[in-house]
Amino acid sequence: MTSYLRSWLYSGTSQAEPTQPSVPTLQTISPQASDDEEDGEATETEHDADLPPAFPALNSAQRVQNTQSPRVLTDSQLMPPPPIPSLAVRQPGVPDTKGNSLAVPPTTTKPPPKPSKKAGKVALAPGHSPLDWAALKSSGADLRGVETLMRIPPSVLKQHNKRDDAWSAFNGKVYNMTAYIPFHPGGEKELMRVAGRDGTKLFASTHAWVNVDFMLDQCLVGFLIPEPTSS
Ligand code: HEM
Repeated sequence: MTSYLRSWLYSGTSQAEPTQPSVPTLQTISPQASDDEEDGEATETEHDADLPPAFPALNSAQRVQNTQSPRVLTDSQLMPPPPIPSLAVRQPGVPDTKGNSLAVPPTTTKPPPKPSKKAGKVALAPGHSPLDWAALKSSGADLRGVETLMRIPPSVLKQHNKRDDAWSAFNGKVYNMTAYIPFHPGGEKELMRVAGRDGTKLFASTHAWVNVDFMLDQCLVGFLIPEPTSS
């Protein structure tokens, strides 16, 4: 048995190319006990009987691969290290190349803007919120103060310029604003600026987004017409 293996092993290595080891094919070798006895090598067989088989097998692919030395990468072939994150190198108060710094934002160091003298929203009295106005509108209360819609010339409109009788025209429609005055978010004073006259321009320059036709629909009293000529 041993002589058989030895002859097989040596004949295999002598034929193989040392620089290009070919992957050997695996073979199944069945023991032939009767052959050993016939060759007269009984003592040698008894001596090798306790030897474990070679592992990996002598003709295994692992043994062929291990003959090659591992490939070592050069410095230029290695993966470059990641760049240092910019946040880590930033100093408080010192701007980086992009002008970013950890300084306190300039907006917090500026004094707050002075309150504008322009008219703004006013505090409405309790019970005069936009929702309260909506409730009053839909309550069925008479907010017009007139029996029918009328054609209203500027001279007639002019007569309704008091706090308790305030009419104004917006986009050709005349509204009785009296009931709305305490509900106006911009205050009574601002609203009274257009009492008794056409307020279209001032209204549009103040808050063009407000839908006056919806807000005062229950206050409509008529339509603005040109002053009739006396002839
Ligand atoms: C009868 C017609 C008018 C109605 C229905 C009306 C309605 C409103 C509404 C709903 C707001 C709140 C707007 C918002 O929160 O964005 C407002 C604000 C205001 N309104 Fe009028 N308005 C009328 C006429 C006028 C007029 C003629 C003036 C005169 C300048 C005026 C001056 C203002 C001002 C100054 C504010 C506050 C703006 C602000 O700071 O937000 N409004 N009005």
